[in-house]
Amino acid sequence: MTIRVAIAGARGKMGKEAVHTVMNNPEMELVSALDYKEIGRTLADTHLFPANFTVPIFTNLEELYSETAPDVFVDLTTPEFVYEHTKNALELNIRPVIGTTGFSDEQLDELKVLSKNKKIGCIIAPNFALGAILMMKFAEQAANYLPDIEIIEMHHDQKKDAPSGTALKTAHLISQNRTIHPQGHAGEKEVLEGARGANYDGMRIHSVRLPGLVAHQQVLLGGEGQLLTLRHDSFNRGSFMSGIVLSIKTVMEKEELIYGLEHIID
Ligand SMILES: NC(=O)C1=CN([C@@H]2O[C@H](COP(=O)(O)OP(=O)(O)OC[C@H]3O[C@@H](n4cnc5c(N)ncnc54)[C@H](OP(=O)(O)O)[C@@H]3O)[C@@H](O)[C@H]2O)C=CC1
Ligand SMILES: O=C(O)C1=N[C@H](C(=O)O)C[C@H](O)C1
Repeated sequence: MTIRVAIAGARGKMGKEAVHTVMNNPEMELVSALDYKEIGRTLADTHLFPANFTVPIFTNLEELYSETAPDVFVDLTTPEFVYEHTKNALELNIRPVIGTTGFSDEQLDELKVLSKNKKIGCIIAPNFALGAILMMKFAEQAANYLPDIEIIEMHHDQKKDAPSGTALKTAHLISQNRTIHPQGHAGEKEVLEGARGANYDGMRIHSVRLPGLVAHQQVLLGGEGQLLTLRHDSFNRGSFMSGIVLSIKTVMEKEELIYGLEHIID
């Protein structure tokens, strides 16, 4: 069976790459795109894609659904819109595959309930790159032995959310086994606000934004006289595409929300 896919955010850095990935996959058909601006009737009209990319663009998800009936809705947009998109897709019985970051814990909990009640699969993946998933899993394991941890995430300067979804997910995974405790000197004082980074159960998260970067993260785990550094680099957005393909195929078989690709890779 061919999987019918719709993409939101097709004009963006990730979206453009995902459009080509789905178009080139023989097991999938890109049936529509969702935008919030009137940018043309089809992807070809935007001049960002070849003339034969006659995939229709909609600005309304219900209309997109009634005219193109996608099985899967891929979202690569922005933190402002992604919760609404995911909720609306589930309500229309379209399976969401979400790469957009910036969900609150409350939003994730609500979507988990909705997905379960509707028995509609949903995958929310803060990072689609296999190497990044491994970095997070190794960090979770290493934290059992070295629980003093600082995360440094480094991204391009067009990124809207901080800290990154990957850094938050890493901290969340680690926190499941790490006893909450403050790090650094008990009497430390920030001379410049923010110098010690964000505080997640005592772990510190530092967000670097610079032109030239794509997506990079280091997890530093300190112990007496030693430091373990786990690092992952995405040098281009092709690094995320195999995770998107895996998620589109896997979400077809699920009936609940899965948060993180670590739950679906063997
Ligand atoms: N999970 C993962 O592995 C990865 C996740 N990401 C995440 O994916 C998201 C997109 O990243 P990236 O491609 O770099 O960002 P871009 O800003 O390049 O792309 C986002 C696109 O979405 C469009 N857009 C905004 N709002 C809507 C909407 N309501 N409906 C449809 N389209 C909309 C934007 O249009 P306009 O600019 O005109 O507003 C833009 O073209 C981010 O949240 C990022 O963190 C990124 C890389 C990997
Ligand atoms: O905005 C990005 O670029 C990325 N966002 C995701 C995140 O917030 O972790 C995934 C990856 O790091 C790239």
